[in-house]
Order: sequence, then structure tokens, then C-alpha cells
Amino acid sequence: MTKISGFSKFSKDEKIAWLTTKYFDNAQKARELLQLYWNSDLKLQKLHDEFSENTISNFYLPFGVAPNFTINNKVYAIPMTIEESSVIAAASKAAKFWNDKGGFSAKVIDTQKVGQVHFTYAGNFSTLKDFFHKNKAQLLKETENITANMVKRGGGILDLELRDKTKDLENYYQLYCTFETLDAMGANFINSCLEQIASSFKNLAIQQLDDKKPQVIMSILSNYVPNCIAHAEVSCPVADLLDEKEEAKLFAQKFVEAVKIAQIEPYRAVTHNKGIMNGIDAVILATGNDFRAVEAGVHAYAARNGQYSSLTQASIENGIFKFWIEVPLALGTVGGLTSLHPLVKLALEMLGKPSAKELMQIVAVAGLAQNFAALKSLVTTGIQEGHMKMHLMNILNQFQATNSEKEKVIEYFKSHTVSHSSVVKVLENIRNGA
Ligand SMILES: CC(C)(COP(=O)([O-])OP(=O)([O-])OC[C@H]1O[C@@H](n2cnc3c(N)ncnc32)[C@H](O)[C@@H]1OP(=O)([O-])[O-])[C@@H](O)C(=O)NCCC(=O)NCCSC(=O)C[C@@](C)(O)CC(=O)[O-]
Ligand SMILES: NC(=O)C1=CN([C@@H]2O[C@H](COP(=O)(O)OP(=O)(O)OC[C@H]3O[C@@H](n4cnc5c(N)ncnc54)[C@H](O)[C@@H]3O)[C@@H](O)[C@H]2O)C=CC1
Repeated sequence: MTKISGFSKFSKDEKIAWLTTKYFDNAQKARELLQLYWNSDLKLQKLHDEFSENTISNFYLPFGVAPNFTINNKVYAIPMTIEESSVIAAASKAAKFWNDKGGFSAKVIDTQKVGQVHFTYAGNFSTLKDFFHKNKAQLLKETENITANMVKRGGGILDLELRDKTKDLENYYQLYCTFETLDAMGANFINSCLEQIASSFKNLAIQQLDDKKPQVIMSILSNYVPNCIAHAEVSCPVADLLDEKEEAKLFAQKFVEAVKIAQIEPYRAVTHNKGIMNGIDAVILATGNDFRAVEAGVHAYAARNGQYSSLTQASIENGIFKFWIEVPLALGTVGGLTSLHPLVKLALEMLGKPSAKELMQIVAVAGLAQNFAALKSLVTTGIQEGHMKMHLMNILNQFQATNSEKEKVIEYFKSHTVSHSSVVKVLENIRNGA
């Protein structure tokens, strides 16, 4: 292992020279590969270099599109950034399936974000409570420089509460703050407000509290946003689900049962929700949003009742099949990367420059569509048939198949089931002239 001090101060070329000579058998080859992924437009490359730190190259992910999504009677082509085969095909197929059944309907239930100033206090709670209530207006007033523009737009700080958490951790309290950040995800805005509140809180405590002073531990937004929720759903008569009536009935029953299993069985729920996140993450990435924040918040929400469970629900009532999702999504269509990354700008334009609320609905629909496609496959053909059909190209590329080999293998698997070993065998046979 090689250690270095001052690496961050090196130029990009120096970083690459150091790295490739220390860590690679063939430094020249490694450098060439990194350079192969540089953009020839120097300005564009510099933009990407500056998104994060110690950048040495770009890492491509496929940028695709799932067309034909009817959401609240508007038709969208949804941009999706994802490396996994069959996800975009599945979303597209689900979109097409629901098109002639009225499409998807979606709404935003709430948009409240949360942030906390975490602190300890060894004194009397009633003293602290009095101090907080006496100073609450002042604490909020001192954030006005930061919140002025957000307030003008109709957002800002919604409320500030003192929360006693000493039952869970000795001397632990919070200033629990709720926010409306409109079209911004709001992390930076919220953190700036919280740090100001914490600083005012400390100063006022020094002036007004006697011997026992609160000790601020940290001030940070929460990525758990159970009150920032989008709802999406589809429904249709059971008989419309498949061409044949009895098959449609069986399909609907198995589908609802599959969702119920994911509601009560965490092993299944995690995979079920992973399928939902295939759709959600792909749109989050394409629109330059923070997928780590969304992932963390979604999974916490899925466990909100004490056991990890399905994010979707399904029912059959009076012959109507209904399938829906409720999902926490703190998204932005301004701020972050949204106006910086050219492909993110393009993705947002493709969606008709949505507000954050509209984007929440689109993302929830993408998650629901993905889950519909996966469950439809799971309770009928099994997942491998469609997934491996799409994965075929990855296997062929892994074995450096030529175009003519690819054509032959694809033709063969039009009438055979794809598996890794069967692809390898067919390719071997072609190469051996069999
Ligand atoms: C894979 C399909 C769509 C094939 O389905 P198919 O019936 O073979 O597709 P098709 O060739 O008849 O085409 C029908 C439509 O599907 C779409 N489609 C079809 N092929 C393509 C393609 N190449 N590129 C783009 N779109 C495609 C497209 O919309 C197309 O319409 P068209 O464009 O022709 O008018 C289907 O089998 C399916 O939906 N499977 C589910 C796949 C899936 O969920 N993949 C996710 C990865 S597995 C996983 O990670 C999660 C999981 C499954 O574990 C979650 C869970 O357990 O719940
Ligand atoms: N735990 C987490 O999730 C953390 C995430 N982050 C990062 O923070 C970034 C997001 O923070 P933001 O504050 O959203 O971005 P940002 O710092 O780019 O600010 C967006 C700003 O846009 C302005 N704005 C213009 N028009 C607006 C409108 N219509 N509605 C709302 N605001 C409008 C506001 O001044 C707002 O503060 C992401 O890149 C995220 O990865 C940063 C720290 C922690």
C-alpha cells in the first residue's frame, strides 16, 4: 500500500501519473484508458472534473428513455440512467400496458422536510422549555437573512419545536425544525438555517441560562421525510388485465398475493423494493437528484411500522384491480446539479421542465411501473425469461463476440431460454464451426 500527503493539491495529470505508476502493472495502458473517457470538449470536461474532487476521468452510465407514460392524462418520455439490463424495457412495457387503461394517476400528499439541531443539556427540563419558548421567535428571526428569498417564493421554515429525547439518551434534546423548500431538495438551505439557529441558540443560552449550558452536538437535515410523500396508482377491471378472462383473474389474484407476501416477509420485501428502486433511482440519477438521500429515506419509510415492508399495495375490490405506491421523495428541479449537468438539463427539458412536485409524481410512477413489470413477470413467466433476453448482449460482450457471432446467437435464443452457460455453449459451438 502506498500512502501520499498532498495528493489533493496535484494537478489532474500529476494525480494520474502518481496513481498509474504506483497501482498498475502497465501505467501507460491505465492512463490511456482513463484518457479515453475524457470529453474532447475541454470546457465540458472541466465542468465534470469540478463536480467532485480528485477526478481523473468520467464514468459512463447508459442514459435511456422509457416512452409512453401517461400520468394524469399527460404523456411523458421518462429519462432513465441505469446500468442494469431489462429495467428500461420493463418500465416501457408497463407504461404501454397501462396506456389503454387510463394510464397512471399521481398526486403529492405533502412536501415537508425536516432538520434537527441535536444538543445535550444537563439542567432542568422546565428551565430549558421556558428558555426555548421565550426565545423561539428570536431564533427564527435570526434566520431571516437566509430564508428571505425562500419566504418570498412561498416556502421557508414551517415550525420549530423543542423535543425531549432523554428517555432514549441521557441529556439528549433536539430543536426539531420543519421546512418547505418548494422546487429545491433543500439540503443546503436547511443546513444553513439549522446552523444559524444553533449559533443563535448557543449565544442566547450564554446570555440567559445560569450554570448549565446546552452543548450543541450537530445541526443537519434529516433524509427521513415521511411527510414528503408522492402517491401513484393504476387500476382497471380485472378482466382487462389479460386477453383471457380466467387467466386475468388468476393473474390478479397471484399479483395481489405477491404484494401481500412482500408486506409481511422482509426477505421478499427488500427484493420487491429493490425492483421499485430500479425505476426510482434511474430517474433520480437522470434528473441530477441525490439518490443516496432518496434511498436512505425510502428504506427508513419502508420500515416505519417496525418491520421492513413493501412500498406498494394492491387490491381487488368489486372486480377492480388496483395497485399503488406511497413513497417519500425529497427532490429538486432547481439547485444541486440540476442547472449544471448538461444531460440533467436535457432530462428535465424532456420532462417538460417539471416543478419538484411534478417530478415527485413522475418518479413515484416510475417506481410503480417497475414493480408492476417485475411482479407481472414473476407471477407468470418468471423473471429470467425477459431479464436474460436483455442481459444476452452483456454476456456476448463479455466474450468479445463479433457482430456476426452476435447475430447468430440472438437468432438462436429467439426460440431458446437464455442462461449464462447456454450462451457460452452456443458461442463455443459457433466458434468451433459446429
Ligand atoms: C424484459 C421485458 C420487458 C421483455 O418483455 P417482452 O414481452 O419480451 O417484450 P416485447 O419484445 O414483446 O416488447 C414489448 C414492449 O416491452 C418494451 N421492450 C421490450 N424489449 C425492449 C428493449 N430491448 N428495449 C426497450 N424496450 C423494450 C417495449 O415497450 C416494447 O414495446 P415496443 O417498444 O416494441 O412498442 C419483460 O420480460 C419484463 O418486463 N420483465 C421484467 C424485467 C425486470 O423487472 N427487470 C428488472 C431487473 S430484475 C430486478 O432487479 C428486480 C427484481 C425482479 O428482482 C424485483 C423483484 O423481485 O420484485
Ligand atoms: N444529507 C443530504 O442529503 C445532503 C445533501 N446535500 C446536497 O445538497 C444539494 C441540494 O441542496 P439544495 O439546498 O436543494 O440546493 P442548492 O444549495 O443548490 O440551493 C437551491 C437554491 O435554489 C434557490 N431557488 C431558486 N428557485 C427556487 C424555487 N423555485 N424553489 C426553491 N428554491 C429555489 C434557493 O435559493 C435554494 O436555496 C444536493 O446536491 C445534495 O446532494 C448537501 C448536504 C447534505
